[in-house]
Amino acid sequence: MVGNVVVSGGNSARKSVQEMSMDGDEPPPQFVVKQHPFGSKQCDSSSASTIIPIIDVSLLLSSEHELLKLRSALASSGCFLAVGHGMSSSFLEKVREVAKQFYSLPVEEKEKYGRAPDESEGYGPDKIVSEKQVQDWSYRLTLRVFPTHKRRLALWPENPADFRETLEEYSIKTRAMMEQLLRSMARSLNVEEDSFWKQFGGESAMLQARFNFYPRCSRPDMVLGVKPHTDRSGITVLLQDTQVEGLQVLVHDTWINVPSIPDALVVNLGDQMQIMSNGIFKSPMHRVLTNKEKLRMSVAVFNEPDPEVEIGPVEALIDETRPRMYRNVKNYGIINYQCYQEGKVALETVRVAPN
Ligand SMILES: O=C(O)CCC(=O)C(=O)O
Ligand SMILES: [Fe+2]
Repeated sequence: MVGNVVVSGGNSARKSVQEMSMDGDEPPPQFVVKQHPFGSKQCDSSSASTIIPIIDVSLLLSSEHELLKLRSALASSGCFLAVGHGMSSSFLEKVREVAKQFYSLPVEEKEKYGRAPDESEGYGPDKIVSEKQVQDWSYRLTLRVFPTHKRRLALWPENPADFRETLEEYSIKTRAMMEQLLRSMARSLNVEEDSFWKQFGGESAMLQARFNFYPRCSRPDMVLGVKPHTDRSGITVLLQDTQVEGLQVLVHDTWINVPSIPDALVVNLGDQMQIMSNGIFKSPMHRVLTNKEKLRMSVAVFNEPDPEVEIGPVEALIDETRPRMYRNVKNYGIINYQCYQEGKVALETVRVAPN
């Protein structure tokens, strides 16, 4: 079966998250979040809109004000809500719809696309890589979309029938928005416009889509949908559920709710952009809460350079007042994932020790 293998109370009852969710079970100990080192205060929703601003992507070329807003959001919370991205409400709804239809399929049908134990692509719960790993109350369908020759089409659902073409179209549009954002981010820091875009390899960058499903959970006070982490990507673009919120970002030791605004896409900066911007832009720690009443879903798209390509801080962003903060690094994704599962901060492992 696809679900996590759970041995509860010393007997051999094995249940997946989906089964436990349907039966309303008390989550077993390996799902329970212990006292966490990150974040001690809960959010105050009234301040969320100033901390996580709405940015109109279509204005970034023409409006200095919008560009400054972008720079300031990325240098503080590392997160904003993007509008003016050119994707229609009905198209975004279609993306949500194919995701929901896939998740509603019988377990045996979804298992056809199941993630193999040593792989990262496919459907299922997260890979267990550490004994310390606290398990998440979620399933993910992870698929690499670009470069096209690295697609593993056997893992791309054929049901619903328009899943594949919808994912393809959504990825092309999201990649175009990412390019616009990377160029704007460079302009906002007064460096060459393609400084970031080029490091990702331009059109040959990797793009990965992840459909996240969070079944209902009887103990939202003790269990997370995704535990605190920073993304390994350069940029993450997230299509949220319109009905159920749950994403929180950590800003100054306080967890802030990211609101779900119709047609707005959440943009989270990832670790590789924090590295390339020499620490000017922040990759926010974030987490997902569970919900007692409702299933939640989201679709995240991540960009990354080819793992063999070395990335590092843009030279023009290094000087005496801001010395190099990170060493150059290849295959950062693996470092990030291992640290995440062990509850460590991945960026610390590539930080240059101050003189
Ligand atoms: O579901 C969400 O809102 C966020 C998911 C997330 O952080 C991730 O997939 O990296
Ligand atoms: Fe994330």
